Amino acid sequence: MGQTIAEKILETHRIGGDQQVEPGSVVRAKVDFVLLNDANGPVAFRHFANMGGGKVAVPEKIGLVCDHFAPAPSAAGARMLGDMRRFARDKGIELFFDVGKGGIEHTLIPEQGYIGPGNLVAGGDSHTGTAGAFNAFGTGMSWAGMAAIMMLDETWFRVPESMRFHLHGAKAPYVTGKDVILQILQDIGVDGALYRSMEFGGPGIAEFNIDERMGICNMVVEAGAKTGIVEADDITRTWAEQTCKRAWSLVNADPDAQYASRHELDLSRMRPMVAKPYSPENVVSVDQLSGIHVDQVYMGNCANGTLSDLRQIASVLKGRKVARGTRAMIVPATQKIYMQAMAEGLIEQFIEAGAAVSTPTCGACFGGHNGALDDGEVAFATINRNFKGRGGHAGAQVYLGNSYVAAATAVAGEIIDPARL
Ligand SMILES: CC(C)[C@H](C(=O)O)[C@@H](O)C(=O)O
Ligand code: SF4
Repeated sequence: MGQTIAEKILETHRIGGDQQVEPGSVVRAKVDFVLLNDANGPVAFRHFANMGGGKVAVPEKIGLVCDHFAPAPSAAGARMLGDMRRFARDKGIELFFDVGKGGIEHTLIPEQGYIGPGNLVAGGDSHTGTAGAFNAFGTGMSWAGMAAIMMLDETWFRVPESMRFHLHGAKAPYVTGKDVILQILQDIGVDGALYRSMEFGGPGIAEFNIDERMGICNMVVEAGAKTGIVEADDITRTWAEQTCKRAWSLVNADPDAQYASRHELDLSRMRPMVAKPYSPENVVSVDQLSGIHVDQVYMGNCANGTLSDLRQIASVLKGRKVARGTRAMIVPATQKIYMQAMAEGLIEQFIEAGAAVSTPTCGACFGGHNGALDDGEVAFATINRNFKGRGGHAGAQVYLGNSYVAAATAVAGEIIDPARL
């Protein structure tokens, strides 16, 4: 019987067994990459010690990224970064990215060539599914589970059912990958893909570059998905040939693969979408919002701090100013992207427009630092969650949307369709 992308990737990584991998079966597997950050790493390290400690099985597979409390916003945050440094040093982990030496993990690790098509990636972070943009199976796991992988160099998966999202049509102006996943969240809700693999394919995929595919896969977990994977095409192949430092192989579903459900998205009929407080499923078209003053616009996170996002922001901000009464934060996802943006004159343009440009960090995305919100404030952000309290004070509200709408909102001081600026 035909297999989906997720089934194929789990089968190629399975340990033992000779039956074809099917949804619902449990397989032992070796992963290609183990990803931890300074929020989940310190807890995973304690689990590792409680399991007996000692050497990690395969140091080369482990990536440790300082991105949540980086740069350290407090003594407590400094301790977590210190835990990362000590574990990297003690266990001989070379792929350790400290403050100023990397960026946000889900953009950084693929950018550095350590995640590629056909890979199986386990991360302590819930947004590890972003790896699906690169035709990889990435998933967030428990932090004890991460410790066990570091100890044993294996883990287990219950093979998820797959859902197929067929994209077609030419994308309308100001529509991005973010709008695809927000449209799907409006359609299926935050529990619409529980423990499933969301597989994205069809001719419409070619409308999105690798950066924008990250925006799609970054939020599959907001629908409850185990993972999300974009089918491989020439864009995937070119990216992998130019970027990957480790083994990769393009993986696509069989024509007779079985899906729990199939969904169609006509990109030509789509509009920029916005998730209203307090849920990523509370989605409307940007046209349905007017007169909502915004105190802070936050542009950047692990999937929307890419060079494509910064160019989208610049295309709207060019020659304009951030509105009085509104603040704008722009956070390139990695140092490499920051440098590229500088070379293109985008950073200077952002500062001239009145935006604060930050060193790469998770920062205010999880309400930690670098732009947390006060009681009663309203924010528009290109992040992925807007639960109560997400951005800082529990009395603040966060709207989610794409980089074009964010930049237009910064200029207008209220949520607005970029076409109406
Ligand atoms: C802090 C961390 C546990 C969390 C996650 O894993 O999702 C964070 O990255 C987030 O985006 O909320
Ligand atoms: S940028 Fe935001 S969503 Fe991404 S890993 Fe950091 S806190 Fe989580």
